[in-house]
Amino acid sequence: MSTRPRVLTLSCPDRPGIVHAVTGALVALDANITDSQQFGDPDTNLFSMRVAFDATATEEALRANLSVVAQRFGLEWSLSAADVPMKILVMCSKQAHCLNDLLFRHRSQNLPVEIVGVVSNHPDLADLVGFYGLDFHHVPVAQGDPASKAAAEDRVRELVDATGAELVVLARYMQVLSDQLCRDLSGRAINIHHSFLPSFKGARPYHQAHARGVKIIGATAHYVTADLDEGPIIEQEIERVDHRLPPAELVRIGQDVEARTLARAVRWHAEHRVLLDGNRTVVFR
Ligand SMILES: Nc1nc2c(c(=O)[nH]1)N[C@@H](CN(C=O)c1ccc(C(=O)N[C@@H](CCC(=O)O)C(=O)O)cc1)CN2
Repeated sequence: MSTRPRVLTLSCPDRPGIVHAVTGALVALDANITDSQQFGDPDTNLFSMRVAFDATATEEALRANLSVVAQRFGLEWSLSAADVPMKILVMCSKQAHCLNDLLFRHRSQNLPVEIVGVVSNHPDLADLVGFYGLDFHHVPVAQGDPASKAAAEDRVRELVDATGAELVVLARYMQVLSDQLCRDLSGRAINIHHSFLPSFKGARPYHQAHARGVKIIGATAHYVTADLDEGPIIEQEIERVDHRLPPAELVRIGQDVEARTLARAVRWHAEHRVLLDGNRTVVFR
């Protein structure tokens, strides 16, 4: 029977013996642990762990062993095959830089994902997606029309179900998702905000940054929650700027920062390296 690479992630109230029990359950099935990281949060008393391992044992046998440990320690846990790319649905509006970066990395097999479709509230990026041979779905949202927004979000739910998307990536999608859609996609929707949060939330962050005269700009990838730009942060990146740069130059410099920050966050999520800890994340890089 061939060996398969797998990843186990778990969290539970912290106490002695968790690592011993988890690794024991794996080793009992001759699993070979290739990477193991854990963290006990002293503030929340939440213990988080990620174990990468190779095993010939079946998923069923692994789940049977791990279920015993899960029962004993009250684990929230997830077992994933590490050799299967994660299905992602990308959402965008008119700006192409983050979408194009993901499409190129996907085409180059430089991201452990399968892009199962691209959704946009504008038709502008259809040709770019067509160039990469992927499905483009134009889902317009009429400004100030709640019925149009509700219909658009129902279409997004249909596409998530139809494509089997495991993650939704907001690659400069410029519509605020409803509370219900945020709940439906909780922990599986990542947004790129074009500022170094918590600075400059909301619209036009580069103009806000210019007006404030900052010397550093950045980008933040976070999980999407109903509270705009408040979701758990996965990754952030920065770039130095100075007084000579007008807002348009900050926008240009920021595009590269946004693209690489989002791609890194998507990679870490797809490799099951990001665990939630309240409104924060634990990232096992
Ligand atoms: N529920 C959430 N939805 C979205 C989030 C989020 O954090 N929670 N992030 C945004 C992205 N974003 C900033 O990163 C952002 C996008 C859009 C707006 C906004 O005010 N949009 C206007 C319409 C603008 C337009 O049509 O061009 C609006 O929706 O009325 C603010 C922040 C993605 N969604």
